[in-house]
Amino acid sequence: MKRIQLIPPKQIDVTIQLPSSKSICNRALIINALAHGNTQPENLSDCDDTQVMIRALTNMPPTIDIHAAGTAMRFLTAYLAVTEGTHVITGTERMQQRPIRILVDALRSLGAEIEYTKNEGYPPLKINGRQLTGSEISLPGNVSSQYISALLMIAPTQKKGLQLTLTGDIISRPYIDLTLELMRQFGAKAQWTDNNRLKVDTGGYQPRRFTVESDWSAASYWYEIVSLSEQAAVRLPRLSEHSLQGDSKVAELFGLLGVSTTYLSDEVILRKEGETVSRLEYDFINQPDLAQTFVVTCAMLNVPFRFTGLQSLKIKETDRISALMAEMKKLGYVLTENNGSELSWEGERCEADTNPAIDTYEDHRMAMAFAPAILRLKNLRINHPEVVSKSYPHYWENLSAAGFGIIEE
Ligand SMILES: O=C(O)C1=C[C@@H](OP(=O)(O)O)[C@@H](O)[C@H](O)C1
Ligand SMILES: C=C(OP(=O)(O)O)C(=O)O
Repeated sequence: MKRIQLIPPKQIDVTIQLPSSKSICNRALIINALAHGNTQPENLSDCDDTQVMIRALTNMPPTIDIHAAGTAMRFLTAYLAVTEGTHVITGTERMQQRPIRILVDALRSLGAEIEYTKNEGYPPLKINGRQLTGSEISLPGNVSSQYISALLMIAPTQKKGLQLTLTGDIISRPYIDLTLELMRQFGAKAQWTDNNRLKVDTGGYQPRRFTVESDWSAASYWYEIVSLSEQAAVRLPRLSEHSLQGDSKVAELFGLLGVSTTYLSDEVILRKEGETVSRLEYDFINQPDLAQTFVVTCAMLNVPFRFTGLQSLKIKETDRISALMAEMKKLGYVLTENNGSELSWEGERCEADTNPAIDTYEDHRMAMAFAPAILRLKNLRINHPEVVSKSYPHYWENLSAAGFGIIEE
């Protein structure tokens, strides 16, 4: 089994080129394809999730394998439903366990032709593309915002546009806002008309030049590193304060954990300064991808926490709630789960493994969130470190540039 051992740096003073945001890349690619743009968006990520999207849209093979990319699976399902031709879309074993029924039902009720080729409710799907006939539907907004983004993005190309009503508590709302904003930047008319209603006018997209900004979710691991260091400065180019990404909230949250953020014209500087709160409570409903970063950081800082709004974590790359509980236990921390939507830690400890090896469950964020813990531990190993390629292929090289030792076992 591939595994690495980590050694902490003595001090950190480094500039890191983060990957560009896969959420923005994958939206820009779909919208650009629908706009019949003849140039690609610029600064596309070389991460797996974006590369599968580029390959699918460039080659459009009869069977499209999007590996582990949730956005690619959901966005391409809608795209293929309105694009001429018959395609099968599939992914990894885990992708075949991530639900897609809500999106398929919504597309079918708008007139799309989609069949399940294996298990009802899950990929793979066989899709026969056509113009949609319907334009008004209601669907749950409390399972994955990616279904909603997928529907919104195809809507300007359909004769009647689209009106959506979302039921239940809406999760990951900033990702819906990101979709609407990018659609508007490509000339579409798309907006919220109420707290739970969305409207997109027909009229297509206008192609334009577009450059993707760096990934704020990836920045969270550098915030974690600074927070767990005695002294550190990290410069992150191509990030801005007024980002479209909801995960830019990480800057404010880490302000509570001893990290300051300085915004320059096209980069941010993180420094270790300021106090750490004695307890942290936060609702991650709008930033689910940050949950792992904060669980590991708070435990390592000995800051008890209660994190809510985690209901979507069970259907991500792995069941992140169980994975966090199991791996934190190896480090000697006993977390409590409540309702499948909350994780808390009130200081309860158990005996830690003497030489802990963190399992990563094919989840990039398990590897990236746990690695910085070496700054507070005697030793730490990460199993299957290659999982980071899903969103941040150069993570280990970047850690090494910051002075971390990375020994392959
Ligand atoms: O639209 C997007 O780009 C994403 C939406 C979120 O998923 P959910 O809406 O399923 O929570 C997030 O977790 C994922 O990493 C990216
Ligand atoms: C949940 C994630 O990705 P996706 O759902 O797009 O596979 C993630 O990157 O944390």
